Amino acid sequence: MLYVKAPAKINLTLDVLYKRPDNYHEIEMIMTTVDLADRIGLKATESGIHIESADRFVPNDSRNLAYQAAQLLKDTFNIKSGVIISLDKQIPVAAGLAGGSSDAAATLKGLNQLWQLNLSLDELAELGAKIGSDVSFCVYGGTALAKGRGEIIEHLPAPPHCWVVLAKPTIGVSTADVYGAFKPAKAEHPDTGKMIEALEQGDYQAMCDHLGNALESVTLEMHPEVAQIKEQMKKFGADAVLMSGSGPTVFGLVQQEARIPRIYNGLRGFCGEVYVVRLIGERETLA
Ligand SMILES: C[C@](O)(CO)[C@H](O)COP(=O)(O)OP(=O)(O)OC[C@H]1O[C@@H](n2ccc(N)nc2=O)[C@H](O)[C@@H]1O
Ligand SMILES: Nc1ncnc2c1ncn2[C@@H]1O[C@H](COP(=O)(O)OP(=O)(O)OP(=O)(O)O)[C@@H](O)[C@H]1O
Repeated sequence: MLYVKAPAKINLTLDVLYKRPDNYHEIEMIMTTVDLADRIGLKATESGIHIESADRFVPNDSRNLAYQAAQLLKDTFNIKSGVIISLDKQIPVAAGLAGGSSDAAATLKGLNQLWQLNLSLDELAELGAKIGSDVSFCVYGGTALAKGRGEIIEHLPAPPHCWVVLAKPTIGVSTADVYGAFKPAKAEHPDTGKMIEALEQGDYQAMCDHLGNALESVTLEMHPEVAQIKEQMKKFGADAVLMSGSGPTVFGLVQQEARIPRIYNGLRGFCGEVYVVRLIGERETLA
């Protein structure tokens, strides 16, 4: 059995520029990986693709993005052998943390090794874009500016070290619904350039000051509990707070470890799933 780690991401920024003729939105966003990860087990078989997962919210058929990753490699490289993919899910599902996309990216990297395809990370990222907009970023991990519909990646320096508190209310959010309800006239645009500067200078305070997500107000309007979690996290002492991706997970950045218990305990009484993790921010190598 070959094991590959599939880390979650958070969005430090997410800007929506306009809707494209192909119905996707042109975006500009800065993502970074955190050390909350699924563990993907890959076992070679004679034929077929089988998904195993104990999580009842995770599809075990071709709707699973890890399944789609294996199918794409089989079709593209005419591979006859099969694979059993075991998904040990630690990343909450439909949370805005790219769980499914990261599983797909880890499957691409793992099968590259298992099936001896010798593809580069760039080639795997290009294939990943066919599965979903976030998969290319997840192939590299680390910290990056993503453009286009999310698949054009420019690497950035890792953010300054800090803790990240993740809080996910017990609702799932559909990314397509959130983009569908996005109103350009109402949008608040983050300053992507200032965030890049903050990362280049390793300036924690500037990173906190320039967090921003143009989809946040859309999800907040659909789910007022997300706004409440944001308020609570600020009140309990996080340095800066933002919704990740299309939500509903809210993350708080915290530099002083001593502040964590108050934030964690305060949110636990209020919100289903709370995690305390670190930013990874450094790029992955091949599996
Ligand atoms: C919200 C984010 O997670 C931020 O990282 C991504 O932008 C979404 O990435 P994803 O889940 O991999 O998205 P996909 O599976 O490619 O697309 C799901 C749906 O979201 C909408 N979508 C997605 C990406 C994009 N740039 N514009 C869009 O309008 C489309 O309706 C699409 O059908
Ligand atoms: N490997 C997978 N893990 C979790 N969900 C998956 C997987 N493959 C497909 N899905 C489906 O995708 C939906 C979205 O789940 P996912 O956890 O990827 O969302 P997300 O974190 O919001 O992703 P993103 O941030 O990329 O939009 C789920 O409701 C589930 O039906």
